[in-house]
Amino acid sequence: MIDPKKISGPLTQETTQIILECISDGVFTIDYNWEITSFNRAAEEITGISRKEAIGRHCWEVFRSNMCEAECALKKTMEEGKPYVSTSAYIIDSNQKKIPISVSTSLLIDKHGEVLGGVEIFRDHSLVEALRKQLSASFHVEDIVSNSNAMKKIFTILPQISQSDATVLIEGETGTGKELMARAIHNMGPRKDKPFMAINCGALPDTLLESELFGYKKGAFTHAVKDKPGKFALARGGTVFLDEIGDTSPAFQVSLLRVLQEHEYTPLGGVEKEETDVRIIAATNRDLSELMEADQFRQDLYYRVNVVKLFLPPLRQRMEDVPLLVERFVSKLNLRQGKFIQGIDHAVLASLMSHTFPGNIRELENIIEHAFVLCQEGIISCDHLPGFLVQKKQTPCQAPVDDPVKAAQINLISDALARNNYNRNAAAKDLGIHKSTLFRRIKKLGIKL
Ligand SMILES: Nc1ncnc2c1ncn2[C@@H]1O[C@H](COP(=O)(O)OP(=O)(O)OP(=O)(O)O)[C@@H](O)[C@H]1O
Repeated sequence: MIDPKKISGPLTQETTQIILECISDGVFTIDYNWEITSFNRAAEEITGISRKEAIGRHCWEVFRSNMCEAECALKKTMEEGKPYVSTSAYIIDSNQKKIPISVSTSLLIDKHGEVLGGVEIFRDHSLVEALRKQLSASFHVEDIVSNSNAMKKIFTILPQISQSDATVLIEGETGTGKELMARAIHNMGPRKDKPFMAINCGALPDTLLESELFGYKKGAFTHAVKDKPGKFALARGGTVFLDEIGDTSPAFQVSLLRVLQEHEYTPLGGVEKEETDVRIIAATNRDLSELMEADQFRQDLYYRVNVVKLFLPPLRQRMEDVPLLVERFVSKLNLRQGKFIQGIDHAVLASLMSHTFPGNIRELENIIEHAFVLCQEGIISCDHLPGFLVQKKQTPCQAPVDDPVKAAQINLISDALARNNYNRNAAAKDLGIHKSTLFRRIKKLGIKL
């Protein structure tokens, strides 16, 4: 019970403490060494980390936010001495769950005007975000936006896939949103409150990959001074996302097959098997069935992994998504950088529409980020685009065009034809359209072969 006398008089340290404990915003303070000096109750609730664990640790070890590396709000405040507000950050809580937050920071100054460190106040936006997504559910699933038919078909079956425990294989070129899709499946299903753990299998040698996934026992190797749980143990009840599964070695494939078949694994240096109940979602940018036929991927593992398969088409096969994605990235960056960029102009859209995006959606996102560096206000124009887009011969940014959409279609088809040695069947396949549609468009647009 709070003594009303304590909060009515002048603010003592004790009353300040009571107020801090009562508010629903997370608040923590740091000293000049970036070590946490106080951590209120709401901060404990939002991050899932207790005050005892937090105090004395570096803020980035506790407050794991997407802003930590590049755009730390506290760092800006400490450097510039100004308060800073960001509305589109997120943190990863102790259950590895992504929590959308808004953040404001300022200097911590004592009554003599001396700077003691910094203070960060953050608000959990999970509910607002969930409501916002519900309202705009038509072409959005979680963070995925799309207008294309192929993606809409996936959106329709996603609720059933999310509710089941079946292993999912997501195929698609690099940057097509495979990890985003895996997160959406996890977040829409009954495991959403449990951890989602991602690992890039192609990037690690076998022993490291196995120790990351299965953990190790004390003494398993020279530096193994104590037991360390792997991702399968940490993700208990949740989902493990195995990216680049097509790049794994035959030896690792055997270990993985055992997990999928028997739901158990042995940590490195251990003798006893451990059970696992995680759901597995795998992804690859290669064609797994081709790898299997070439004896580079085990057949038995292929059938275990390929229970439900989703194919994410490359961006060049869903160019209708470009304007929607641009809009999405512009508003995301506006929020993150506190800018008010209104969008892109006609010539930029035409230029983007005539590009083939080998890096897919990630490449488009990078192009918009690049433009944001150069464009301070107003509308993004060709001057703000990266050189490789502007220097392309006959891009709509260089040649004046009457109808930018028509010019973009001509460019897209001409590029696909050139890429495929003017083989129209191959170009149609590349563009993801039927060959008769391609023939019709070539005629209609007057493209010379
Ligand atoms: N449909 C989409 N809507 C909005 N953003 C998207 C969409 N698809 C992908 N992105 C964004 O594009 C970037 C790349 O996505 P992601 O990492 O999921 O691709 P990936 O296929 O897993 O890539 P890789 O094969 O290289 O691992 C991310 O920043 C993601 O947020």
